[in-house]
Amino acid sequence: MSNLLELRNIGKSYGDDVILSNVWFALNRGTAIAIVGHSGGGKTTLLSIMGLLQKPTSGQILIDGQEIDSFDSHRMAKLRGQYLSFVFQRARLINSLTALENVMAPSWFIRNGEDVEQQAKALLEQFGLSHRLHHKPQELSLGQLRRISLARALLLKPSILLADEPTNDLDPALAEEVAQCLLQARQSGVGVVIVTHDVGLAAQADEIFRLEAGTLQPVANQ
Ligand SMILES: Nc1ncnc2c1ncn2[C@@H]1O[C@H](COP(=O)(O)OP(=O)(O)OP(=O)(O)O)[C@@H](O)[C@H]1O
Repeated sequence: MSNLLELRNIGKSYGDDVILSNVWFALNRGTAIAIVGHSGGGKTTLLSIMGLLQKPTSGQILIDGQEIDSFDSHRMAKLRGQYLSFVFQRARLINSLTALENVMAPSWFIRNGEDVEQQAKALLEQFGLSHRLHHKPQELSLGQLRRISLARALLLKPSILLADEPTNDLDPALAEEVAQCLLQARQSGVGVVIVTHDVGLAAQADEIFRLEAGTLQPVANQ
């Protein structure tokens, strides 16, 4: 079986500024990989390349064995919708919608005919938010917003979940709650990539890599 996501010798430069070079990476089903590294080292850039939001300067990206070099923007968008989901640092929820509506919104159109509402409720319950279904974003805590954004991403049933600093700005107890929700996704075969400064979260991943001088180096997980 092919890897869910594979990067082969990826390079990325902005003008003369080399951000990534010789990056090799493979993500399998049901595993979580953490990427750590100093601020400004290129972690978000790497995540956006994995998420097909940005093109590398050189190298190849394979999604489920499909090399995407020759894909036009339409095919790329289709592939992104089919395989990928994102959790950003800022939850980016719609203020006029409730928690439940926010979780359902992107899936409503894509997962036509399925019982999206029941599944959204089940996810929110799993994440300890069944008492907040009808609250608006401004009535919710940062940790709750982060979990709602995670539920929204998972309702799309991605094969690959990309999370950028999912526990940033959360106190340790909330960070742990979000980490548990995120890592649970492995049980249904999702491959998870987490960019983080949170040592506790990284330690719970199956593998850890450090992005240093533009390349990924494996880190021994204690
Ligand atoms: N569109 C862009 N044009 C030019 N330079 C950019 C662009 N996007 C990012 N950079 C530069 O690339 C480098 C890596 O940025 P990136 O956001 O990927 O780092 P990071 O490791 O995620 O940092 P942090 O941990 O602080 O979020 C930085 O020096 C940044 O200024």
